[in-house]
Amino acid sequence: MDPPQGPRAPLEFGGPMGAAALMLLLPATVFHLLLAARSGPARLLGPPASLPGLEALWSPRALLLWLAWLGLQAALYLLPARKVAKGLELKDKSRLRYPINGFQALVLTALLVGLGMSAGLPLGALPEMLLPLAFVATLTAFIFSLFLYLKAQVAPVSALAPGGNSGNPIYDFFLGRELNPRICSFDFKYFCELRPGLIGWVLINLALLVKEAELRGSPSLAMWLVNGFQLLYVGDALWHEEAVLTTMDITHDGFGFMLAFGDIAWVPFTYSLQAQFLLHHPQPLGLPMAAIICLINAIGYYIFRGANSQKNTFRKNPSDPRVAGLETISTATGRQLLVSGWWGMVRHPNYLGDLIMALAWSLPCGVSHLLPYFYLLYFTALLVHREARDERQCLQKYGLAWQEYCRRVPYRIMPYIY
Ligand SMILES: NC(=O)C1=CN([C@@H]2O[C@H](COP(=O)(O)OP(=O)(O)OC[C@H]3O[C@@H](n4cnc5c(N)ncnc54)[C@H](OP(=O)(O)O)[C@@H]3O)[C@@H](O)[C@H]2O)C=CC1
Ligand SMILES: CC(C)=CCC[C@@H](C)[C@H]1CC=C2C3=C(CC[C@@]21C)[C@@]1(C)CC[C@H](O)C(C)(C)[C@@H]1CC3
Repeated sequence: MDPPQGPRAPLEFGGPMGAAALMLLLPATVFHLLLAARSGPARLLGPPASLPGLEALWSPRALLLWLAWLGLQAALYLLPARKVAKGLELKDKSRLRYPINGFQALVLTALLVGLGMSAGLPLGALPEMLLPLAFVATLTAFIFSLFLYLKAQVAPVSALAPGGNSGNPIYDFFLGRELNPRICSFDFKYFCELRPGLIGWVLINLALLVKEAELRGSPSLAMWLVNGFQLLYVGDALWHEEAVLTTMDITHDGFGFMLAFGDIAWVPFTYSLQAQFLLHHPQPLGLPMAAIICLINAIGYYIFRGANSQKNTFRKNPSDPRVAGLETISTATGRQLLVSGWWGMVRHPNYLGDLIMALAWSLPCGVSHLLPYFYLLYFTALLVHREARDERQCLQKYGLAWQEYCRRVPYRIMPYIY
């Protein structure tokens, strides 16, 4: 049985009131974190030392820089791709085509930045512009979401997402009405999910590293680790770009404020929090501790990549020799569920690996402050909520087979704990 859709779909995130609250709370959190990271006490909880005036938020230079960044990433997206992948089948039985050139965009961006720096581009000045840049990114997210909302008014019903079409404008604006909004072959959601925000995140990290070198002679070991770990994560996402086509965001969620703001403002400005913190609050880190942190990151990455690759390989071709020997449960849809390997350990092994990496990203910042652990706390909440959403959808999709899977693999994310 198909789950209820459109106005009958159950409301998520606390309905319109929850959506309205989140649209205020999420941008406020970005600014709070940016201010807290540069303040002396660096408190996660409690008011910031001082509130910035409009002159600290609004800068035409930041606007120009931001638009140039979006333009550059859009141009790189449009370059010829080594491969064009097909997405999952849509309601109208069609399959959209997506360019696989995200890693190429990362490398070309790195080359351009490297060239720019050797020609005198002051990358170390970027950290000073984070506040106005976050402000224009937030404004862009609101304006862009309005455009997406209006665009959905003229989209065919088959192009709408299962949620996000409740009829309540605030809720629908937040969740997103259209599943895959496009102009010609330019797919806005796919572009935003992996390019300006994710690549922007590692560029901000690099700028913080450069600034630290300018201030203190050389970057600290802690700053190197945070930059290295997060570059690995972003590089991995772009290298395995095709895998994003089967995530919930692409296949299920509409494109509205939540994802637009998340992709272009939340990710670059809050995911770089550890590096921001380290610039203003240098932390000593010895080699033995650094080695232990590297090991934790490596374990997390091994689980994250192993689990995601195993599922992607299996979904693409269940008879692939790498997954053909795994135990499965058959479902009424004709699809199978893995019940051994990574997916026999817990029901979301990829989340477990991601959370272990999140811990490794905060540890270089020491244990004197809670602020650099914000990502770990937020991410735990996000994944627990996401896991519950996914379980609901899987129960609707697979019914008894899903219940059997839950019986055989009782833990959700953490073996013997959760
Ligand atoms: N850094 C960040 O901010 C974020 C990172 N992530 C990461 O993104 C990645 C993707 O996450 P997400 O899209 O949430 O979910 P998953 O990649 O875990 O996909 C869930 C889907 O996998 C399929 N599935 C579930 N169990 C099985 C099984 N036993 N065998 C085969 N297929 C199964 C089901 O879809 P179907 O059966 O239809 O194939 C289910 O809907 C994760 O690694 C996550 O950690 C996610 C959110 C934010
Ligand atoms: C609080 C808030 C604004 C929520 C929006 C959530 C988004 C920030 C995240 C939803 C799913 C995401 C994914 C990634 C980044 C964060 C968002 C956009 C991701 C691109 C990170 C890199 C991974 O390897 C990934 C490709 C698997 C991942 C996909 C999901």
